[in-house]
Amino acid sequence: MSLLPTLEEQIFRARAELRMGLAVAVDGWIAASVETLRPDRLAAMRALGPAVLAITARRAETLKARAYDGELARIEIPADADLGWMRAVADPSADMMTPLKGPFQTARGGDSAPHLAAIMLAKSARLLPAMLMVRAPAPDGMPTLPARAVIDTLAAEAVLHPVAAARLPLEASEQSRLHIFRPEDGGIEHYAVEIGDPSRDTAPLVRLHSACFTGDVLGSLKCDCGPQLHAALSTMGGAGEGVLLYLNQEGRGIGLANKMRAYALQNQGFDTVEANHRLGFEDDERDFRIGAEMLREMGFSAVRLMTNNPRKVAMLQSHGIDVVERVPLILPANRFNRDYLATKAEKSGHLL
Ligand SMILES: Nc1nc2c(ncn2[C@@H]2O[C@H](COP(=O)(O)OP(=O)(O)OP(=O)(O)O)[C@@H](O)[C@H]2O)c(=O)[nH]1
Ligand SMILES: [Zn+2]
Repeated sequence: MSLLPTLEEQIFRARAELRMGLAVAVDGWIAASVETLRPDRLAAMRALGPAVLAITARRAETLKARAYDGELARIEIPADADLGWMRAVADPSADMMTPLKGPFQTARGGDSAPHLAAIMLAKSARLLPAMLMVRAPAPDGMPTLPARAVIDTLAAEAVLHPVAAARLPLEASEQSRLHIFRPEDGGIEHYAVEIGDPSRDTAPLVRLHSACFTGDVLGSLKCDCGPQLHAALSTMGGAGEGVLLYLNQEGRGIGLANKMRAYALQNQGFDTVEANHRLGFEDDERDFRIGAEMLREMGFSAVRLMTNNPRKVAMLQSHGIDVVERVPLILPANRFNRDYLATKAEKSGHLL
Protein backbone atom coordinates (compact mmCIF):
# COMPACT_ATOMS: atom_id res chain seq x y z
CA MET A 1 0.00 0.00 0.00
CA SER A 2 1.28 3.41 -0.93
CA LEU A 3 2.02 5.95 1.79
CA LEU A 4 0.04 8.51 -0.18
CA PRO A 5 -3.61 8.94 0.75
CA THR A 6 -6.23 7.14 -1.32
CA LEU A 7 -9.00 9.17 -2.92
CA GLU A 8 -11.31 8.31 -0.02
CA GLU A 9 -8.69 9.38 2.50
CA GLN A 10 -8.25 12.66 0.61
CA ILE A 11 -12.00 13.21 0.88
CA PHE A 12 -11.98 12.63 4.62
CA ARG A 13 -8.93 14.87 4.97
CA ALA A 14 -10.75 17.64 3.09
CA ARG A 15 -13.36 17.66 5.84
CA ALA A 16 -10.67 18.45 8.42
CA GLU A 17 -9.12 21.08 6.12
CA LEU A 18 -12.43 22.91 5.77
CA ARG A 19 -12.78 23.03 9.54
CA MET A 20 -9.36 24.74 9.68
CA GLY A 21 -10.43 27.35 7.13
CA LEU A 22 -8.42 25.87 4.26
CA ALA A 23 -9.75 25.65 0.73
CA VAL A 24 -10.09 22.36 -1.17
CA ALA A 25 -10.32 21.70 -4.92
CA VAL A 26 -13.35 19.92 -6.37
CA ASP A 27 -13.52 19.33 -10.13
CA GLY A 28 -12.40 22.72 -11.43
CA TRP A 29 -13.60 24.69 -8.41
CA ILE A 30 -11.85 25.88 -5.27
CA ALA A 31 -14.18 25.59 -2.27
CA ALA A 32 -14.00 26.95 1.26
CA SER A 33 -16.42 27.03 4.18
CA VAL A 34 -17.97 30.47 4.71
CA GLU A 35 -18.00 29.80 8.44
CA THR A 36 -14.25 29.22 8.78
CA LEU A 37 -12.96 31.38 5.93
CA ARG A 38 -10.58 34.20 6.91
CA PRO A 39 -10.41 37.55 5.08
CA ASP A 40 -6.90 36.96 3.66
CA ARG A 41 -7.89 33.61 2.21
CA LEU A 42 -11.11 35.09 0.84
CA ALA A 43 -9.07 37.74 -0.99
CA ALA A 44 -6.74 35.06 -2.38
CA MET A 45 -9.69 33.05 -3.59
CA ARG A 46 -11.53 35.96 -5.20
CA ALA A 47 -8.41 36.87 -7.15
CA LEU A 48 -8.63 33.49 -8.90
CA GLY A 49 -11.90 33.93 -10.76
CA PRO A 50 -15.69 34.23 -10.60
CA ALA A 51 -17.26 33.09 -7.35
CA VAL A 52 -20.64 31.83 -6.11
CA LEU A 53 -21.97 30.80 -2.73
CA ALA A 54 -23.32 27.27 -2.60
CA ILE A 55 -26.09 26.91 -0.01
CA THR A 56 -28.83 24.35 0.56
CA ALA A 57 -32.33 24.71 -0.87
CA ARG A 58 -33.51 24.88 2.76
CA ARG A 59 -31.45 28.00 3.43
CA ALA A 60 -32.41 29.42 0.02
CA GLU A 61 -36.08 29.11 1.00
CA THR A 62 -35.52 31.42 3.99
CA LEU A 63 -33.56 33.84 1.80
CA LYS A 64 -36.32 33.74 -0.84
CA ALA A 65 -33.72 32.75 -3.42
CA ARG A 66 -34.64 30.37 -6.24
CA ALA A 67 -33.00 26.95 -6.02
CA TYR A 68 -32.55 25.54 -9.52
CA ASP A 69 -30.37 22.61 -8.49
CA GLY A 70 -32.75 20.47 -6.48
CA GLU A 71 -31.37 20.35 -2.96
CA LEU A 72 -28.99 23.29 -3.41
CA ALA A 73 -28.74 26.81 -4.77
CA ARG A 74 -25.82 28.78 -6.18
CA ILE A 75 -26.02 32.42 -5.07
CA GLU A 76 -24.30 35.02 -7.27
CA ILE A 77 -21.94 37.20 -5.25
CA PRO A 78 -22.19 40.98 -5.86
CA ALA A 79 -18.85 42.64 -6.68
CA ASP A 80 -18.83 44.65 -3.44
CA ALA A 81 -19.81 41.74 -1.18
CA ASP A 82 -17.46 41.18 1.75
CA LEU A 83 -17.06 38.36 4.25
CA GLY A 84 -19.80 39.90 6.44
CA TRP A 85 -22.25 39.62 3.55
CA MET A 86 -21.32 35.99 2.98
CA ARG A 87 -21.64 35.18 6.66
CA ALA A 88 -25.12 36.73 6.71
CA VAL A 89 -26.15 34.50 3.81
CA ALA A 90 -24.74 31.47 5.62
CA ASP A 91 -25.84 32.18 9.18
CA PRO A 92 -29.46 32.96 10.08
CA SER A 93 -28.68 34.41 13.51
CA ALA A 94 -29.13 37.99 12.31
CA ASP A 95 -31.99 37.29 9.85
CA MET A 96 -34.55 38.91 12.13
CA MET A 97 -32.46 41.89 13.26
CA THR A 98 -31.08 42.79 9.85
CA PRO A 99 -33.70 41.60 7.38
CA LEU A 100 -32.10 40.14 4.36
CA LYS A 101 -30.24 41.92 1.75
CA GLY A 102 -31.86 40.30 -1.29
CA PRO A 103 -33.08 39.89 -3.91
CA PHE A 104 -30.58 37.12 -4.48
CA GLN A 105 -29.65 36.03 -7.97
CA THR A 106 -29.04 32.33 -8.33
CA ALA A 107 -27.18 30.49 -11.05
CA ARG A 108 -29.02 28.08 -13.28
CA GLY A 109 -27.78 25.39 -15.68
CA GLY A 110 -24.31 23.89 -15.84
CA ASP A 111 -22.94 21.21 -13.59
CA SER A 112 -23.71 21.69 -9.90
CA ALA A 113 -22.12 18.42 -8.74
CA PRO A 114 -19.00 20.21 -7.36
CA HIS A 115 -21.30 22.47 -5.33
CA LEU A 116 -23.27 19.54 -3.97
CA ALA A 117 -20.02 17.76 -3.10
CA ALA A 118 -18.83 20.89 -1.26
CA ILE A 119 -22.09 21.21 0.69
CA MET A 120 -21.91 17.54 1.67
CA LEU A 121 -18.35 18.07 2.89
CA ALA A 122 -19.47 21.06 4.99
CA LYS A 123 -22.29 19.07 6.56
CA SER A 124 -20.04 16.14 7.32
CA ALA A 125 -17.59 18.60 8.95
CA ARG A 126 -20.54 19.83 11.08
CA LEU A 127 -20.10 23.35 9.68
CA LEU A 128 -22.84 25.63 8.38
CA PRO A 129 -23.76 24.33 4.92
CA ALA A 130 -22.55 27.36 2.96
CA MET A 131 -19.49 27.20 0.71
CA LEU A 132 -17.63 29.85 -1.23
CA MET A 133 -16.80 28.39 -4.64
CA VAL A 134 -14.41 29.92 -7.16
CA ARG A 135 -14.05 28.51 -10.65
CA ALA A 136 -10.33 27.86 -10.97
CA PRO A 137 -8.00 24.91 -11.41
CA ALA A 138 -6.31 23.51 -8.34
CA PRO A 139 -3.02 25.28 -7.50
CA ASP A 140 0.14 23.14 -7.58
CA GLY A 141 0.23 20.59 -4.81
CA MET A 142 -3.50 20.70 -4.06
CA PRO A 143 -5.22 17.43 -5.00
CA THR A 144 -8.40 17.74 -7.05
CA LEU A 145 -11.31 15.76 -5.67
CA PRO A 146 -13.74 14.32 -8.22
CA ALA A 147 -17.23 15.61 -7.29
CA ARG A 148 -19.07 12.35 -7.99
CA ALA A 149 -16.68 10.34 -5.86
CA VAL A 150 -17.09 12.85 -3.00
CA ILE A 151 -20.88 12.60 -3.22
CA ASP A 152 -20.88 8.79 -3.39
CA THR A 153 -18.30 8.37 -0.63
CA LEU A 154 -20.07 10.71 1.79
CA ALA A 155 -23.45 9.11 1.07
CA ALA A 156 -22.12 5.58 1.53
CA GLU A 157 -22.51 3.59 4.71
CA ALA A 158 -19.66 4.33 7.12
CA VAL A 159 -17.41 1.39 7.86
CA LEU A 160 -16.89 0.86 11.58
CA HIS A 161 -14.59 -1.43 13.49
CA PRO A 162 -14.68 -2.44 17.16
CA VAL A 163 -11.52 -1.09 18.82
CA ALA A 164 -11.84 -1.80 22.53
CA ALA A 165 -14.27 -3.10 25.14
CA ALA A 166 -14.17 -3.48 28.91
CA ARG A 167 -16.35 -4.22 31.88
CA LEU A 168 -17.93 -1.06 33.26
CA PRO A 169 -20.16 -1.42 36.33
CA LEU A 170 -23.00 1.09 36.11
CA GLU A 171 -25.62 2.35 38.54
CA ALA A 172 -28.21 0.70 36.29
CA SER A 173 -26.41 -2.64 36.23
CA GLU A 174 -23.10 -3.88 37.56
CA GLN A 175 -23.00 -6.37 34.69
CA SER A 176 -22.22 -3.90 31.92
CA ARG A 177 -19.59 -3.61 29.21
CA LEU A 178 -18.72 -0.59 27.10
CA HIS A 179 -17.68 -1.23 23.48
CA ILE A 180 -16.04 1.44 21.32
CA PHE A 181 -16.50 1.47 17.54
CA ARG A 182 -14.31 3.58 15.27
CA PRO A 183 -15.30 4.67 11.76
CA GLU A 184 -12.70 4.29 9.00
CA ASP A 185 -13.43 7.83 7.82
CA GLY A 186 -11.56 9.40 10.74
CA GLY A 187 -14.86 10.64 12.16
CA ILE A 188 -16.02 10.47 15.73
CA GLU A 189 -16.37 7.12 17.55
CA HIS A 190 -19.68 5.56 18.64
CA TYR A 191 -20.34 3.44 21.73
CA ALA A 192 -22.40 0.41 22.75
CA VAL A 193 -23.34 -0.33 26.36
CA GLU A 194 -24.06 -4.04 26.69
CA ILE A 195 -25.97 -4.93 29.84
CA GLY A 196 -25.91 -8.55 31.01
CA ASP A 197 -25.17 -11.14 28.38
CA PRO A 198 -28.04 -10.91 25.88
CA SER A 199 -28.43 -14.02 23.73
CA ARG A 200 -27.66 -13.50 20.05
CA ASP A 201 -30.56 -15.81 19.18
CA THR A 202 -33.32 -13.74 20.74
CA ALA A 203 -34.36 -10.11 20.30
CA PRO A 204 -32.96 -8.06 23.21
CA LEU A 205 -34.14 -4.65 24.36
CA VAL A 206 -32.15 -2.08 22.37
CA ARG A 207 -32.05 1.71 22.64
CA LEU A 208 -30.63 3.76 19.78
CA HIS A 209 -29.67 6.99 21.53
CA SER A 210 -28.20 10.04 19.81
CA ALA A 211 -25.73 12.15 21.74
CA CYS A 212 -27.12 15.21 23.47
CA PHE A 213 -24.42 16.92 25.51
CA THR A 214 -26.93 19.39 26.92
CA GLY A 215 -29.47 16.74 27.95
CA ASP A 216 -27.26 13.74 28.73
CA VAL A 217 -24.49 15.52 30.61
CA LEU A 218 -25.87 18.87 31.77
CA GLY A 219 -29.44 17.78 32.53
CA SER A 220 -30.97 20.34 30.18
CA LEU A 221 -34.73 20.70 30.53
CA LYS A 222 -35.16 21.72 26.87
CA CYS A 223 -35.36 18.13 25.61
CA ASP A 224 -36.10 14.64 26.93
CA CYS A 225 -32.73 13.04 26.15
CA GLY A 226 -31.25 12.79 29.65
CA PRO A 227 -34.34 11.17 31.22
CA GLN A 228 -34.66 8.85 28.18
CA LEU A 229 -31.04 7.77 28.49
CA HIS A 230 -31.36 6.96 32.17
CA ALA A 231 -34.79 5.32 31.82
CA ALA A 232 -33.49 3.08 29.03
CA LEU A 233 -30.47 2.00 31.06
CA SER A 234 -32.49 1.33 34.19
CA THR A 235 -35.14 -0.66 32.24
CA MET A 236 -32.36 -2.81 30.79
CA GLY A 237 -30.77 -3.11 34.23
CA GLY A 238 -34.13 -4.26 35.65
CA ALA A 239 -34.57 -6.77 32.81
CA GLY A 240 -31.01 -8.00 33.35
CA GLU A 241 -30.01 -7.42 29.74
CA GLY A 242 -30.09 -5.01 26.83
CA VAL A 243 -27.95 -2.92 24.51
CA LEU A 244 -27.79 0.86 24.45
CA LEU A 245 -26.13 2.28 21.35
CA TYR A 246 -24.79 5.77 21.99
CA LEU A 247 -24.38 7.35 18.57
CA ASN A 248 -22.33 10.53 18.48
CA GLN A 249 -24.79 12.37 16.29
CA GLU A 250 -25.20 15.46 18.44
CA GLY A 251 -28.12 17.69 17.54
CA ARG A 252 -29.75 15.16 15.19
CA GLY A 253 -26.50 15.05 13.25
CA ILE A 254 -25.74 18.79 12.87
CA GLY A 255 -23.20 19.03 15.70
CA LEU A 256 -23.31 20.95 18.98
CA ALA A 257 -22.32 24.35 17.54
CA ASN A 258 -25.14 24.19 15.00
CA LYS A 259 -27.53 22.90 17.67
CA MET A 260 -26.76 25.98 19.76
CA ARG A 261 -27.42 28.11 16.67
CA ALA A 262 -30.75 26.27 16.42
CA TYR A 263 -31.47 26.96 20.10
CA ALA A 264 -30.75 30.66 19.56
CA LEU A 265 -33.30 30.64 16.72
CA GLN A 266 -35.76 28.81 18.98
CA ASN A 267 -35.32 31.65 21.47
CA GLN A 268 -36.47 33.95 18.64
CA GLY A 269 -39.67 31.90 18.35
CA PHE A 270 -38.95 29.23 15.73
CA ASP A 271 -39.64 25.59 16.54
CA THR A 272 -37.02 22.85 16.41
CA VAL A 273 -37.79 21.90 12.78
CA GLU A 274 -37.99 25.50 11.50
CA ALA A 275 -34.70 26.31 13.21
CA ASN A 276 -32.92 23.44 11.43
CA HIS A 277 -34.36 24.57 8.09
CA ARG A 278 -33.34 28.19 8.55
CA LEU A 279 -29.79 27.02 9.21
CA GLY A 280 -29.88 25.09 5.95
CA PHE A 281 -30.29 21.59 7.38
CA GLU A 282 -32.99 18.97 7.05
CA ASP A 283 -35.08 18.25 10.17
CA ASP A 284 -32.95 15.23 10.89
CA GLU A 285 -29.47 14.66 9.42
CA ARG A 286 -28.74 11.45 11.32
CA ASP A 287 -27.54 8.26 9.66
CA PHE A 288 -29.04 5.34 11.58
CA ARG A 289 -27.24 2.81 9.37
CA ILE A 290 -24.42 3.18 11.92
CA GLY A 291 -26.69 1.62 14.56
CA ALA A 292 -27.58 -1.30 12.29
CA GLU A 293 -23.92 -1.90 11.56
CA MET A 294 -22.93 -1.88 15.24
CA LEU A 295 -25.71 -4.35 16.08
CA ARG A 296 -24.64 -6.67 13.24
CA GLU A 297 -21.03 -6.40 14.33
CA MET A 298 -22.08 -7.44 17.86
CA GLY A 299 -23.97 -10.42 16.47
CA PHE A 300 -27.57 -9.22 16.79
CA SER A 301 -30.09 -9.55 13.97
CA ALA A 302 -33.38 -8.91 15.81
CA VAL A 303 -34.23 -6.34 18.50
CA ARG A 304 -37.01 -4.88 20.61
CA LEU A 305 -36.39 -1.20 19.99
CA MET A 306 -37.04 1.41 22.67
CA THR A 307 -38.11 4.50 20.73
CA ASN A 308 -41.00 6.77 19.79
CA ASN A 309 -39.44 7.55 16.42
CA PRO A 310 -40.79 5.49 13.51
CA ARG A 311 -37.80 6.52 11.35
CA LYS A 312 -35.45 4.63 13.63
CA VAL A 313 -37.60 1.50 13.27
CA ALA A 314 -37.75 1.86 9.47
CA MET A 315 -34.03 2.53 9.08
CA LEU A 316 -32.97 -0.48 11.16
CA GLN A 317 -35.51 -2.65 9.42
CA SER A 318 -34.25 -1.64 5.97
CA HIS A 319 -30.65 -2.28 7.00
CA GLY A 320 -30.94 -5.87 8.03
CA ILE A 321 -32.08 -5.61 11.67
CA ASP A 322 -35.50 -7.08 12.40
CA VAL A 323 -37.41 -4.84 14.82
CA VAL A 324 -39.80 -7.39 16.30
CA GLU A 325 -41.34 -4.87 18.70
CA ARG A 326 -41.29 -1.11 19.31
CA VAL A 327 -41.16 -0.30 23.02
CA PRO A 328 -42.32 3.29 23.71
CA LEU A 329 -39.97 5.47 25.79
CA ILE A 330 -42.09 8.35 26.99
CA LEU A 331 -40.99 10.51 29.90
CA PRO A 332 -42.98 13.25 31.65
CA ALA A 333 -42.76 16.64 29.92
CA ASN A 334 -41.76 19.84 31.68
CA ARG A 335 -42.59 23.46 30.84
CA PHE A 336 -39.35 23.92 28.87
CA ASN A 337 -39.67 20.87 26.61
CA ARG A 338 -43.46 20.67 26.16
CA ASP A 339 -43.44 22.57 22.83
CA TYR A 340 -40.38 20.67 21.59
CA LEU A 341 -42.08 17.31 22.23
CA ALA A 342 -45.30 18.55 20.62
CA THR A 343 -43.38 19.66 17.51
CA LYS A 344 -41.68 16.27 17.25
CA ALA A 345 -45.10 14.60 17.39
CA GLU A 346 -46.68 17.01 14.88
CA LYS A 347 -43.88 17.41 12.37
CA SER A 348 -41.49 14.49 12.79
CA GLY A 349 -44.01 11.70 13.28
CA HIS A 350 -43.01 10.82 16.85
CA LEU A 351 -45.54 8.60 18.52
CA LEU A 352 -46.53 10.03 21.89
N1 LIG B 1 -31.02 20.10 15.84
C1 LIG B 1 -31.58 19.92 17.04
N2 LIG B 1 -31.29 18.80 17.71
C2 LIG B 1 -31.88 18.61 18.90
C3 LIG B 1 -32.74 19.56 19.47
N3 LIG B 1 -33.13 19.09 20.68
C4 LIG B 1 -32.53 17.88 20.84
N4 LIG B 1 -31.78 17.59 19.78
C5 LIG B 1 -31.03 16.39 19.46
O1 LIG B 1 -31.98 15.41 19.08
C6 LIG B 1 -31.46 14.12 19.31
C7 LIG B 1 -32.51 13.34 20.07
O2 LIG B 1 -32.17 12.05 19.97
P1 LIG B 1 -33.05 10.79 20.35
O3 LIG B 1 -33.76 10.99 21.64
O4 LIG B 1 -32.14 9.63 20.20
O5 LIG B 1 -34.06 10.65 19.15
P2 LIG B 1 -35.54 10.93 18.84
O6 LIG B 1 -35.63 11.25 17.39
O7 LIG B 1 -36.09 11.95 19.81
O8 LIG B 1 -36.27 9.54 19.03
P3 LIG B 1 -36.65 8.71 20.34
O9 LIG B 1 -36.12 9.42 21.53
O10 LIG B 1 -35.99 7.39 20.09
O11 LIG B 1 -38.12 8.60 20.32
C8 LIG B 1 -30.15 14.31 20.04
O12 LIG B 1 -29.09 14.18 19.09
C9 LIG B 1 -30.22 15.75 20.53
O13 LIG B 1 -28.95 16.38 20.63
C10 LIG B 1 -33.02 20.73 18.73
O14 LIG B 1 -33.81 21.58 19.11
N5 LIG B 1 -32.41 20.87 17.53
ZN1 LIG C 1 -31.48 16.43 24.05
